Amino acid sequence: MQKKLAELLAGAGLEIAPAQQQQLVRLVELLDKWNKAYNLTSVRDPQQMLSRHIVDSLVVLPYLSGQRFIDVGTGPGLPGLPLAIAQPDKEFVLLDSLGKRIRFIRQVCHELGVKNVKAVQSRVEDYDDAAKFDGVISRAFASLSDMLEWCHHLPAADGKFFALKGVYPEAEIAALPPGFQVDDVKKLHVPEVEAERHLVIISTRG
Ligand SMILES: C[S@@+](CC[C@H](N)C(=O)[O-])C[C@H]1O[C@@H](n2cnc3c(N)ncnc32)[C@H](O)[C@@H]1O
Repeated sequence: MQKKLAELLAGAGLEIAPAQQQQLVRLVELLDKWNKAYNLTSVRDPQQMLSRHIVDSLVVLPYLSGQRFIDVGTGPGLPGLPLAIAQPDKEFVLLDSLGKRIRFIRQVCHELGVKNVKAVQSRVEDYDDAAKFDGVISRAFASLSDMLEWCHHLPAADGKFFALKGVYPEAEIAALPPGFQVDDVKKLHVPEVEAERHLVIISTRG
């Protein structure tokens, strides 16, 4: 599987150290192992998990800035776990309301020796942290307006929201609540994934 991952990463223009690639493969093996018991993902084929979960999470790397991130509605740690594994010097909070998904993330961090992740079981509306975040990240979580309503208290003053979306979310962008602006929309390329992928980057209006 590591050879396949290396090919996909090269196709996406991403450079990830061999030690981190090994951890990412191990993550896929654990997703596969626990998927039936924990119902973690509808993707059943580990080879497809490499493109649709691992590389799909990592293609946002060139656009993230800052040191401290929160992945809201992370499910089994997507995109937060691949991002944390690829950037061991940055801090990640991975948050989901479902306990079994958070238990899975804690188990993965224990088995893989991932030290820069804190897994939190909470509804995001009920969660706060004294230390604010440089980036609030989500994939397949909520509409942009719901994400901003539920997470507006989490970023630092110059922090940003990074929402991973499918087709260009024109209607969601048009319905953005007041006080927020779209800084950029990046079209993403994920090798072996046909579906359109976009990253919407949002900040608070000055
Ligand atoms: C469709 S899944 C996406 C999971 C993951 N981000 C991915 O891309 O595979 C949405 C996740 O958001 C979580 N979720 C939904 N509403 C939430 C809320 N208000 N607070 C925290 N988590 C929430 C659900 O439990 C679920 O795991």
